Amino acid sequence: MAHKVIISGGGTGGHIFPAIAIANALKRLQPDVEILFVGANGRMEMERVPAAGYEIVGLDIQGIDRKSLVKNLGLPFKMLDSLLKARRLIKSFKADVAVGVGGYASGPLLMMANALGLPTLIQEQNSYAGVTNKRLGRKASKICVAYEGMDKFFPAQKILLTGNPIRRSSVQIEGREREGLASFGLQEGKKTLLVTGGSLGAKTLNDCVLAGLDSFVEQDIQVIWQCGSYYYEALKNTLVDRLPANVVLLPFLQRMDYAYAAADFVVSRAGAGTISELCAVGKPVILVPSPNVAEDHQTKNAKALVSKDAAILVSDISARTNLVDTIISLANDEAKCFELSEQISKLAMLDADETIAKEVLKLIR
Ligand SMILES: CC(=O)N[C@H]1[C@@H](OP(=O)(O)OP(=O)(O)OC[C@H]2O[C@@H](n3ccc(=O)[nH]c3=O)[C@H](O)[C@@H]2O)O[C@H](CO)[C@@H](O)[C@@H]1O
Repeated sequence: MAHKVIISGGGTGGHIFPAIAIANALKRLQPDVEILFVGANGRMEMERVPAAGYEIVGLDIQGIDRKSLVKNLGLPFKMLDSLLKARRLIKSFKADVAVGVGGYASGPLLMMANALGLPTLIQEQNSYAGVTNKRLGRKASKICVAYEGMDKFFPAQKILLTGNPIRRSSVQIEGREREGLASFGLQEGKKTLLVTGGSLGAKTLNDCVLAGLDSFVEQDIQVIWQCGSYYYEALKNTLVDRLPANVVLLPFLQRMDYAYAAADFVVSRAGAGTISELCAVGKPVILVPSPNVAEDHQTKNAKALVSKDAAILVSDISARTNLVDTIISLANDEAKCFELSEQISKLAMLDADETIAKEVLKLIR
C-alpha cells in the first residue's frame, strides 16, 4: 500500500519552500507516496503549494497578534477548532507520518499527530528554535536541523544535522548567467547586484536601494531589486519615469535560479532558506538580518556565517547609513568577493531534501 505523508506548516516562503523540497524528494524516492499538505487559511502556502502540484487543506489558525490583544481573544477557539480539524484530516487521510516545517499550521497538526501516536518529524530551518518547535520537539521522533549546537533546544539523540532542504531548481545556475541576465533585460559584462528581502520583501532594504540609486548608476552597477509584493505598487509609483535603466524592480522572483545566476553579489535578509541557497550557489553576500523576527533568529543565522568569514553583516539599524557604501566597496573588491564566495560554498549542504525524505520513510517502516 502507498505510504501517506502529511506535511504541515507555512506562513512564509521560508517554511513553504523547504516543505515542497521535501515533498519533491519523497516523490523522487518513492513515486507512489501520497502527500497532503496542511496550511493556514489566507497564508501564502494556500497558493504556492497547489502551484507546485500538491493538494493542501487550510486550518483557521493565526499567530499571536502582539500589537492588538483584542484580536487574540478568539485564538483559543481557533486552536481548538484547528486541533479537531487536524484530527479529522489525519484520520481520513490515514496518514503514516506527519512532518512539521514551522509556521502556524504545524503546531496543531503535529500536536494532534503526537496525541494519536503517529511518528512525527520536525524540520527546523533556523539556528534558533522557536517556542512551538521546541515544544513539538519533546515528542517528535526526529528533528532535522541546519545548524550546529541545536541540542540547546532539542533532545540531542533525536537531532540530525541535514541542512535546509532547498528546491533544486532554484540553485541550478551552472551556465545560466547569460540566460539569467537576458530574462531581466540586463547586459552582460557589467557588475550585477541582486537585492532580496526574502519571500515577503524588506522595507529597510527597499529604503536603502532607493537612496542608493544614483550611486549604483554612477558605479555602473546593475540591480535586480526584489522588493516584496507588499511594497511593490508604492515603489513603482514613486519611481515612475525615474527608475534607472540598470535597475529592475520586481515584487517577487519566480525564477530564483535566473536571479542567482545573473548576480555577481547579493544583498539579502538572513532568512534560513535564502542563506542555504546562497551557500549552494556560492555568491558573495551582505546580510542585513530582519529585527522583526522571533528571538532575533536572523542575526543568529547571519552570525553563523560571519564567524566563518562566509558573509558580511550589516545590522538593520545601521543599514541606512552603511549599506550603500558597503555594497560599493564590495563591488570594487574582487579579492573579498572571491574569499566570501569560497567560504560560503564550503557551507553548502545540497542533499538535505533527500536525507530528510529518507528519514520520513524510515519512520513509517
Ligand atoms: C520575516 C520572516 O518571518 N522571515 C522568516 C522566513 O523568511 P522568508 O520567508 O523570507 O524565507 P527564507 O529567506 O528562509 O526563504 C525565502 C524563500 O523564498 C524564495 N524566494 C524569495 C524571494 C523571491 O522573490 N522569490 C523566491 O522564490 C527563496 O528562493 C527562498 O527559498 O522564514 C525563514 C525560515 O524559517 C526565517 O529564517 C525568516 O526569519
